[in-house]
Amino acid sequence: MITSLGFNKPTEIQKQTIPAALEGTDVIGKAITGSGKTLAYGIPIVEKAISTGNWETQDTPTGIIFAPTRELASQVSKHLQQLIKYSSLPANSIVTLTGGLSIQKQERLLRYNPRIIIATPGRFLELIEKSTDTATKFASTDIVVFDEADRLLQDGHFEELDKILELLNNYRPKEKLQSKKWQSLVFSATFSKDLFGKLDSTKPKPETKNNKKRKASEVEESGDAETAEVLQLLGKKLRFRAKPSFIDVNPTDVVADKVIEAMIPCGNQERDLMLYYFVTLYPGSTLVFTNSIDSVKRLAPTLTNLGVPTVSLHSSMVQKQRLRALERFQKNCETAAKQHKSSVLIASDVAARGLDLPNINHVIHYHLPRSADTYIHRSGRTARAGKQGVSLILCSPQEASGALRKLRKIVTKNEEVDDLKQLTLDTDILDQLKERLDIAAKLAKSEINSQHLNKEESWVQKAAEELGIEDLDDLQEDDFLKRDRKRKEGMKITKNNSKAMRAELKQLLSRPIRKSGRRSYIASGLNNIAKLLIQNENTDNIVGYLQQDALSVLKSTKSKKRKTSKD
Ligand SMILES: Nc1ncnc2c1ncn2[C@@H]1O[C@H](COP(=O)(O)OP(=O)(O)OP(=O)(O)O)[C@@H](O)[C@H]1O
Repeated sequence: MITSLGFNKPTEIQKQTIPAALEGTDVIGKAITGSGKTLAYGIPIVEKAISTGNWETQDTPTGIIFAPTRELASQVSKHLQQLIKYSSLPANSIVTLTGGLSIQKQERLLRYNPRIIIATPGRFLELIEKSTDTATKFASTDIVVFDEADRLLQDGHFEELDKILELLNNYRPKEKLQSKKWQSLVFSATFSKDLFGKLDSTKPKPETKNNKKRKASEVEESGDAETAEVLQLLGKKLRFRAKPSFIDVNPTDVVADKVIEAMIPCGNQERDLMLYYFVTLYPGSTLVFTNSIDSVKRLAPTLTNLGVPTVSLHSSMVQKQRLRALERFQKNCETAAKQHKSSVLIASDVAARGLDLPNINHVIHYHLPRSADTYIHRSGRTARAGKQGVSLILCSPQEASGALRKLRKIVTKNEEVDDLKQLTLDTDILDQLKERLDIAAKLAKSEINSQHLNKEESWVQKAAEELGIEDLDDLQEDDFLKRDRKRKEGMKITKNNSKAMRAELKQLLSRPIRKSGRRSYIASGLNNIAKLLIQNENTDNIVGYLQQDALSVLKSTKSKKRKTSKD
C-alpha cells in the first residue's frame, strides 16, 4: 500500500505501529510532526475494511477517525481517498463529517453505508444524537482512531468526546460488547503534560529519558511522569480493551529534528516590520501564526497592499472560505516558487496541528505561542516528510527573559537553554521597508474600519426596519457604540487621501531597495554592488543584495549554547 502512493519504504512510526494495529492491539503512537502518522492508522483501517469482504452488504463502519479541526479531517479524508484508489473500496466508502458544511448532505452520504468515517467531535455528536439508527450503526465500529489525541483531551474538547464514547458504548450491540470494545488507535507528536501548561504561568518540570517501545505501565514506572500522566488520563477516558502498546519512535526529539529554530529579537511595535523584512529577503512559502484573529485580519491586507500574495485563515471564517483559503495559498505557493518570490498564509492556531501543506519553507511565530505543544505543532508545519525547514520566533525582550526561556527549557528537555540562532538584520533595508509598511498598514486599517462600519450600518438598518424605527439615531444611543463608531470614522481615510497614499505606495514599491555597501551583512560581509549587478545576483527588488535562502543562512549561523542554572 505504501508503494502504491509512491513511497519507497514505511516511515519508522508506520513500520512499528502498522503490524501491531493489524494484530488488533490498542496502540498509542508517538512520533515527530510530519512523520506519516496518518498512514500509520489509515493503512490498518483500509486493510481491515477490505478484508471484511463485500462492502455493499455491510452497513456498519470499519473505522471512525476523530480529528480536532475541520481542515485536518478534510485532509485525512483526501489522504485516505488516495490510498483506496488502489483498492476495491469505492470513493463513497469514506465520508467526512465536520461542522460548517451541510448536515443534510452528510446524512445523505451516510445512507451509502460508508466503511470509514472521519469526523470532528461536534458534528459527529450532533448526528448520533439526532438519529438512533446512525448511533447504532456507528456503535458497531471495529476501530476508533484519535488523531492529535492530546489536543482532543485539552480545553473542554473532551466533553463532546466523552458524550460520544458514552453513546457509542450504550448503543454497541451485545455480541460486540462481549468481544469487548472497539480497537483504539491513538496518535500524536506530543503526549507530555508539561507541554500543555501556559508559558506565562507554569514552571517547566524536567523530563527524564524515555524508552523505545513500552507498555503504558512501564512508562509510569520509568519515572517519565509527565507522559505517564497523560497516558493514564487517556486510559481512563478512551476505554481501551487492555493495556495499550505505547510506541514512541522519537523519545528524545520534541521539535522535529529537521526544523532549524531561530529568532528575531524585536519590540512589540516592530513585529510587522520584521515579518515584512523576512518575506522580502527570503522567498518561499511562509506560514505565519498569530495569537489573535484581529492580528490575522490586520496583517493579511497589510502584506497584500505591499504586493506580497497573502491569504488568511482563522476560525471565524465560514468553513467553505477556510477550505478555499488553503487552496488559494497552495496555488500562490506554486506561482511564487516559479518566480522565486514569497507566498504567505497568516493563520490563527486553527492551522497549528496536523495540516500537511506541501513544501512550507518557513513557519513564523508572529506571537510566541501560549503553550509548548502549540509551538511544536506550529513548527511542525515545515520540515515534513524528511525535508528541512525554518521555524522563526519574533520575540520581544520581555518574552525573551520570561516565556521564551520557559519554552526553551521545555523543548530542550531542561538540559540547556540553547540560545536560538538569530538572524542578523540589515538596518539600511529595514529603514526603506518601514516607509512602505507605514503606508500599507494605514491603508489596511482604514479598509478594516470601513468594513466594520459598513457591517454595523447594515445591521442597524436591518434592526431599524424590523422595529419600524425611522430615525436611526434612536438605535445608536449606547455611548460606547457611539464612541467606538466615532473612533473608527476618525481612522477612515478620505477617498482622496487614500488615492494619494496608494499612488505613493505604488511608486515606492516600484523603486528597488538599495542595500548600502557600508553596513554589516546578513551572511557574507561586504558585497561589491557593482559586481553583483553585473552578475545579476540581486533579488528582484533589492539592489546589491545577494539572494540567499533562510535555511542556508541559518544553517551557517551558530547558536550560543549555555547551561541553565539548576533552578
Ligand atoms: N512512507 C512514507 N514515505 C515518505 N513520505 C511519506 C510516507 N508516509 C507518509 N508520507 C508523507 O509525509 C507527509 C506527512 O505525513 P502526515 O501528515 O501523516 O504526518 P503526521 O506525522 O501526521 O504529522 P503531524 O504530527 O504534523 O500531524 C505527508 O505528505 C505524507 O504524504
